[in-house]
Amino acid sequence: MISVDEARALVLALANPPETEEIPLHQALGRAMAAPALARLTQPPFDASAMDGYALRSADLPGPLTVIGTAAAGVPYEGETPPGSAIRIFTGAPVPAGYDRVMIQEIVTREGDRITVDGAGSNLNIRAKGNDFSQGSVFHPPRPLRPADLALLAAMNVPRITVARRPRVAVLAGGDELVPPGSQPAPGQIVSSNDIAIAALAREVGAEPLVLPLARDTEASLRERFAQAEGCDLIVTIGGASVGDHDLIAKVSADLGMQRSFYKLAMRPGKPLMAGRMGKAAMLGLPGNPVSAMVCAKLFMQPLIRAMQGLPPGPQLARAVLARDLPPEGDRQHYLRARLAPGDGLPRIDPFTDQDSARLWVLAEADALLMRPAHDPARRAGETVEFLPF
Ligand SMILES: Nc1nc2c(c(=O)[nH]1)N[C@H]1C(S)=C(S)[C@@H](COP(=O)(O)OP(=O)(O)OC[C@H]3O[C@@H](n4cnc5c(N)ncnc54)[C@H](O)[C@@H]3O)O[C@H]1N2
Ligand code: MOO
Repeated sequence: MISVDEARALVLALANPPETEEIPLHQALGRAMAAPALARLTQPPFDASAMDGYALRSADLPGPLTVIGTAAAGVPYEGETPPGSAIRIFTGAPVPAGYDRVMIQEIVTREGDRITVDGAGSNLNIRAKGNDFSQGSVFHPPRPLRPADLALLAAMNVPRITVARRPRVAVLAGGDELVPPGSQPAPGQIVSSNDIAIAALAREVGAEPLVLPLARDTEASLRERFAQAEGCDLIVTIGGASVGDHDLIAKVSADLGMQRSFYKLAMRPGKPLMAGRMGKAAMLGLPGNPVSAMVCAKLFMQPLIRAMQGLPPGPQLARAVLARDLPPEGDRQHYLRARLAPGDGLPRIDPFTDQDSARLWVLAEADALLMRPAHDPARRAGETVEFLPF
């Protein structure tokens, strides 16, 4: 069996370079930029007042000065600025050439057109032209776009951007025991939960999931579902990955021409994961146990989807202090569902005592996956360990 790191490299190698599309800025939240954006103007485009008050010359202080005009945001003052003069100015207005500071109105006394300044203060209260960015400045963050990025792009006067097309991900869950949520399970049946979770994990990192109807445990049913996944960039099957008589994914995908990168890895949960290529699409075969499926999706599917958009794949391990003693690990890298709590410096991490890979309630209450390498020796409370946050 290969290691988690080897498997991860093989999965990431399945990512083709992203296809791109141009979209309006208001649709760009969470998208990955596929080309740099260049600022079309300088910001601020002029020396701008940062306060409501009076623009004047420092050399003329403390006055008295004569108020000879007004400037407001969007309405510049166009006149002369002789020595001994000032203008009334409001936040966002251009500061006329000749004046070098703005005094806030709270420290100015005005009688008619005459002002005197009662205090000094060191602030010039002027935002210099270009102090935010200049025309031609290049913006291309290596992460999904956030609201602040959209604000910056808008201020750069860039109304449309080039992004990676969302990867289309087919989610193929199956098993004779499964019925959709909301139906009445017959004896021996359970409600399918994996497909909704895996689709959500795909959407979380920018993919467009296509959840296929539940497959039956027959080759014909699986073939039909694979045909429905035609045109997707990634096919994610869930269940049927193990060694039982009804575990048909390996056989059917091989019959359909899957070029396998690997099958099974030294990881817990998630040992029966498989990965490869089916035609132009990448394929991941996740194990059916719900926790195993989600842990594999977090560790392999989400990085692959990010890589398909040209983004750094993640996830990044963080460090925490162990809250209790743990026994030595076996021969598989182990991801334990755990709770996080604030600590002195690093957070404290406390793994649940029950790590059964079918318990969704525990997974829903977990904040993190505590990662323990294969053959990790016994650990004591207080030691530093690594985890993946949810
Ligand atoms: N003899 C062995 N048996 C098993 C091994 C093994 O090495 N030798 N590995 C175990 C491990 S580890 C895992 S993980 C599971 C994976 O099995 P499959 O991928 O074949 O998954 P299924 O058998 O189809 O299902 C397992 C379990 O999960 C439930 N399930 C499946 N799909 C869904 C769904 N969409 N929503 C909710 N629950 C689902 C299914 O009912 C089963 O209970 O194999 C072990 N066995
Ligand atoms: O991989 Mo199984 O995922 O250990 O439950």
